[in-house]
Amino acid sequence: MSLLLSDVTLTFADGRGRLTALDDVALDVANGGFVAVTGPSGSGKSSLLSVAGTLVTPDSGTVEIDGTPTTGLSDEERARIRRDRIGFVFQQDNLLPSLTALDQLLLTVHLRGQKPARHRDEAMALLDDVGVVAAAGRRPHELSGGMRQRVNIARALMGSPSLLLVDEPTSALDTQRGRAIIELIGALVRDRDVAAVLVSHDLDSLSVAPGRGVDLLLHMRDGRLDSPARTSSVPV
Ligand SMILES: Nc1ncnc2c1ncn2[C@@H]1O[C@H](COP(=O)(O)OP(=O)(O)OP(=O)(O)O)[C@@H](O)[C@H]1O
Repeated sequence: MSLLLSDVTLTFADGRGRLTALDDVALDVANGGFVAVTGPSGSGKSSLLSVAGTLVTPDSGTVEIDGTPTTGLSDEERARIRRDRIGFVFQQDNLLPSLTALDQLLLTVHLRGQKPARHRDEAMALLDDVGVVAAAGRRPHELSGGMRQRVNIARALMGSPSLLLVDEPTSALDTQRGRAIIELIGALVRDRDVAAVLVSHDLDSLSVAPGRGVDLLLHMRDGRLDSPARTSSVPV
C-alpha cells in the first residue's frame, strides 16, 4: 500500500496541558485509492495531512509510505521522500505569478536537480490530462480559479509521486467547479495508480460520496477518524 498510518497520535502544547490533534488514527490507502476526510474546523484534518506528508512527526504510531516507515528517518531523508514520492495540493494554488502554466510544472523538475527540457512532454501530457493544455503558455493571472487549481494538481503529479495529499482544493470554487475538481482528482488517481487523501470541511455541499468521486468518505471529530480505513482502486 502507498500510505499506512497506524495508531497515530499527535499532541501540541496547550497552556499547561496538551491538546490532542490526532487521537489513535489508523488509515490505509492503496495505490489507486482515493479517500476523502471531512470534519469541522479544528477536528484534525490538516494535522492528518501534515503527518501523512512527513511534515510533522507524530508523538506515537507509525507512518509508512510505499512500505517505508518514515517516523524514524532524519529530516533530510523525510525531505527526500516528500520530494520524490509525495505530491501536495494546497488550498491556495501557490503558483508563481511570473511563470507560465508549463513552467510551473517544469520548475519542480529543476528543483529536483533534473533538466526541465527532458520533462517537457510529461508536463504537457499532464496539462492535457487536467484539461488546460491550451493554456500552457499563460500566466496565473490569465487563468480562472478552476484552471489555476488544475495547474496546481498537474504540478503535484509531476515526477509520478505515489501519494497525493490534497488540502481543501475546492474552497475558492463554486459548487459545480468544486465537484469537477474532485472528480478530476479521482480520475487521475485511478489512471496513475496514485494513493490520494483529500481533506475538506465542506464535502457535503458537493455531494461527495463513495462511488461519486471518492472511494471512501471518512469523518473526523476531535482528532479521531470515524473508522479504521482500508481502500483500494476498487470502490468499497
Ligand atoms: N502548530 C500547532 N500548535 C498548536 N496547536 C495546533 C497546531 N496545529 C494544530 N493545532 C491544534 O490542533 C487541532 C487540530 O487542528 P487542525 O488544523 O489539524 O484541524 P483542521 O480540521 O484542519 O481545522 P481547519 O479546518 O480549521 O484548518 C486544533 O485544536 C488546532 O488548534
